[in-house]
Amino acid sequence: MARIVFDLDGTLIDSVPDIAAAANATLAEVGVAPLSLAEARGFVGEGAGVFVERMAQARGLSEPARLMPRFLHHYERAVGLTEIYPGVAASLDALARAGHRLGLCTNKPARPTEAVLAHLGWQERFEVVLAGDSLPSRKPDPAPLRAAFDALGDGPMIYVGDSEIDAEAARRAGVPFLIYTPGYRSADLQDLPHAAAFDDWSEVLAIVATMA
Ligand SMILES: O=C(O)COP(=O)(O)O
Ligand SMILES: [Mg+2]
Repeated sequence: MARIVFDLDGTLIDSVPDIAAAANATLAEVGVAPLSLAEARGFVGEGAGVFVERMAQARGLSEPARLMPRFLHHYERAVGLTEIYPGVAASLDALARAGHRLGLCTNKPARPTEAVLAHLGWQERFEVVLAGDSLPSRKPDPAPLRAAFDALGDGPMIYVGDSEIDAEAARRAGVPFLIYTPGYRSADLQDLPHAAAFDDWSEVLAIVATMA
């Protein structure tokens, strides 16, 4: 049986509408025009600090750090627009039933991560949850990924993610990478090292069986 660690945003859930709403509530407070969904999507991937820096730069705002507390305030309440990608819930159930051990490693900060997991009823879904601020470093540093796998015991490792950050973290951790292609990637698929790619969650159980 394998140890399978999942990325969150753009892999299991389409959370950009909530992240954009949190960003736009923050921008409204300083009287600045909102982000489009496409802009917000392009800023996700390296955690909340980088998101806010990119947002501030796009709107000509100095001192992005000043915006962080307000962004986090909105972000940890922003769950209502998030949708689980089709087939994810059934796939996670099937993987767990097959005896695989499931973990989560996201660059999303811990409080919004906990909020969205609670909203989705996924508090017990993963044996380990490491968020973007759980450890001193975040993806693409391999440390959080390694820590997530360590918490799952022994067995073959598979990391499932959607972006260049995930591909790089998996490469640096030496873990086979399975990429969900409809996620928030901005690089071309062929430029990202991956063991396998999929666009339909109902395929994952069978792909894992070929890898583990
Ligand atoms: O919140 C982010 O920037 C990215 O989150 P993810 O690592 O779950 O894709
Ligand atoms: Mg992601």
